[in-house]
Amino acid sequence: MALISSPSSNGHQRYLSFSRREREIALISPVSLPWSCVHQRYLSSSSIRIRCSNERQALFNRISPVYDNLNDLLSLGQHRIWKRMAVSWTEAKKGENVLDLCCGSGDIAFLLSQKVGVHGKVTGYDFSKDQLLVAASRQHLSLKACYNNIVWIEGDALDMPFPDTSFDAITVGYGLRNLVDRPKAMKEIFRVLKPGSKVSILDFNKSASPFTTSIQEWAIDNVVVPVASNYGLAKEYKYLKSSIHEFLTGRELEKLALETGFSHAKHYEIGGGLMGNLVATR
Ligand SMILES: C/C(=C\Cc1cc(O)c2ccccc2c1O)CCC[C@H](C)CCC[C@H](C)CCCC(C)C
Ligand SMILES: C[S@@+](CC[C@H](N)C(=O)[O-])C[C@H]1O[C@@H](n2cnc3c(N)ncnc32)[C@H](O)[C@@H]1O
Repeated sequence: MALISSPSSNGHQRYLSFSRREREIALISPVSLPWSCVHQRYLSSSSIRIRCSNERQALFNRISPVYDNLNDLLSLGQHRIWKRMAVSWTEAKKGENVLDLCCGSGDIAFLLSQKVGVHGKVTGYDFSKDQLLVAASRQHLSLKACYNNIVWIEGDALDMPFPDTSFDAITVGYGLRNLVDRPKAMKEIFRVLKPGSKVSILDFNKSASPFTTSIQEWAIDNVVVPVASNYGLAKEYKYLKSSIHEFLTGRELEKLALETGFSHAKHYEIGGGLMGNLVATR
């Protein structure tokens, strides 16, 4: 198993892929990618909110040591059910070639690995090296033979190093909301997805219900952030609330998918409306 940086320059994208049999963590010397940095600083009542991919990259590097444990604790393990639902909606099959975009520590990539089996291939793709190192070490420590079908590649979701129509299915778990240019991300997803195949995009739900929104915000303010502050990560988890506020509703996500060129798009509210999953077919 290998961790690979994807040097990319416009028009001449290439990436290296190691043999899937390798189990050691191989870190190719990274080429600094030209991260787009949409730098808008503005003061809110409680914090400075910064929208910049470089700073989001740093945020996910910082939280990587505790990310998995806090997800389990703060969702009482429910996030694992939501991720299984997201993978199920891809309709990925044995032997297929699938992408977990914004894979982080690999939760969904590992689920996809079991779905496509030893003859399939899973690409876990993320721009956080520290998240990918957690994913690769989890793979290394696991005894599941199918996990040999996963390769981890470092790169920007807005400029992926994969040829057109590469993948039979794509998952994006809690990634789209964190991307600074969502239309561009959807165009990239459309480009690398095979015709007739599905992308399954799991994230927090920007609910139309004031009641659901108040529950979501209360939980973040009064449980999530205080727990995160014990790890010195209050600012990082405070970002959750503003990012959900600035996200798209289910209807808006369906509209974005159809405008991108997807033939069908449907957003499902799950977790009592706290979470949502968009399923779009190319
Ligand atoms: C897996 C989950 C969130 C992943 C995640 C996504 C982000 O964009 C982040 C940004 C910054 C820091 C952390 C994250 C991040 O962890 C969802 C579950 C974990 C949540 C942290 C907890 C959410 C609590 C719900 C609002 C209420 C749950 C009620 C009930 C226990 C199900
Ligand atoms: C909340 S984590 C989700 C991780 C995993 N999918 C899960 O469900 O737990 C969001 C991930 O998106 C990645 N990410 C954010 N912006 C990105 C970008 N422009 N390109 C690649 N990865 C990005 C972050 O590094 C982080 O690992």
